[in-house]
Amino acid sequence: MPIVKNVSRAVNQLLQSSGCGCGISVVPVRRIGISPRQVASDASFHSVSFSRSDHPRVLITGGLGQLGVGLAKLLRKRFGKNNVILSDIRKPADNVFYSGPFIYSDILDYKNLREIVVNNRITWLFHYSALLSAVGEANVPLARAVNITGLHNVLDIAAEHNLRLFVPSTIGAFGPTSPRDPTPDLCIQRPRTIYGVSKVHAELMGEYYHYRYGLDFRCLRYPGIISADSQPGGGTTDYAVQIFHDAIKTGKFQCNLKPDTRLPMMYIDDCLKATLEVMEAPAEALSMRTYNISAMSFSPEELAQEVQKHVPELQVTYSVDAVRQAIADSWPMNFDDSNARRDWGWKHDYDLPELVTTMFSFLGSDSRIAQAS
Ligand SMILES: NC(=O)C1=CN([C@@H]2O[C@H](COP(=O)(O)OP(=O)(O)OC[C@H]3O[C@@H](n4cnc5c(N)ncnc54)[C@H](O)[C@@H]3O)[C@@H](O)[C@H]2O)C=CC1
Ligand SMILES: CC(=O)[C@H](N)C(=O)O
Repeated sequence: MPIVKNVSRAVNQLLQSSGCGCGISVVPVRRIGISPRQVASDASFHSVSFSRSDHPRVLITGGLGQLGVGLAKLLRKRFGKNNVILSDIRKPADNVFYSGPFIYSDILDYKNLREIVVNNRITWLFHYSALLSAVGEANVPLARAVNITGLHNVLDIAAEHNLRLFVPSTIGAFGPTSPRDPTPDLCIQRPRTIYGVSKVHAELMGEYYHYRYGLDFRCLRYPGIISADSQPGGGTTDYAVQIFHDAIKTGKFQCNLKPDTRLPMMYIDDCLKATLEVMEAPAEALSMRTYNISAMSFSPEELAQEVQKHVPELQVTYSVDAVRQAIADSWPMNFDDSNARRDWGWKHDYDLPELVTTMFSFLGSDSRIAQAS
């Protein structure tokens, strides 16, 4: 737990950072010098050698999921292959292992994570490890551990080592009492999943560490992300990826959400572009530390219609999964991302037709389309 050495100074800083205008003198938060946690390091670790440059040295946790490999690819192009380390508790596929540095890291192992950060002189951390909404409901204790305890480890290490920290949040951080169409950045957040609760916790803890310890915390609330070359990890929006695979493989798709369930969605390239942009944005441009980002919003029937333009014989049936449907019914239908657009120039590239065309060109649907015509 953080050790507060000087309570009155801390209170002054908090009051000042909340803009109370009380006329209290300010001590720069970054100079407090409080380490949120102190743990002696005793394990040996062979560090990955980095090229010497001004580039950030990056660690991605949970990097073998749907988003991490693509993020590593983008960051390696920008900062150099050896400046970006992917980590996870899973075994990487050959192509991932040989594409750049990979390290085993369980975010629940605080000392190991800290050693990786220290030995590799990490300066930016992208914290992707998580259990998503549907798998989280199926294993609440594990979701609580990974999404909340793991986040605490990451926050403390990031604050202690002065890292720039990116933690993704989600449309799932809102709940049935939030305005759903559209959902603004700042509104009531009472999610009803452990995933959502843990993400609201992450947003609040990250912002608290920012104001209290000067942690350079940056957070985007992602919509459901759609990708061709990586599989989703057990979320409510997974249907919007599966439909493409099933359309090509079998020409039949059984959707686990009702046809009119509208949710915000985004193509992975837009998601990763936004992530890099917000990390590179000058701190002065950020009027907030947690932003909604948005690209499109559609329902299963609207997606199916667009997919059928490419695979006309696709048959879609509906077999509703009660857990996923209840989750989706509590989430935003449209996301208001005007603050991201104003503050750091966020702009998406992919709407629904471009998304569908791009997915099929990646997945090589030509044979199916040819068969159909
Ligand atoms: N994919 C999506 O549609 C969205 C994703 N996000 C967020 O983006 C981040 C990345 O998402 P995805 O790649 O889709 O997730 P994913 O579920 O595909 O991957 C998560 C990764 O975390 C790893 N992991 C689990 N326990 C771990 C532990 N103890 N230590 C280290 N790693 C562990 C898993 O092995 C997995 O590779 C997550 O934080 C997620 O909440 C937010 C909104 C939408
Ligand atoms: C929107 C998300 O956070 C994720 N894809 C999920 O459905 O759980």
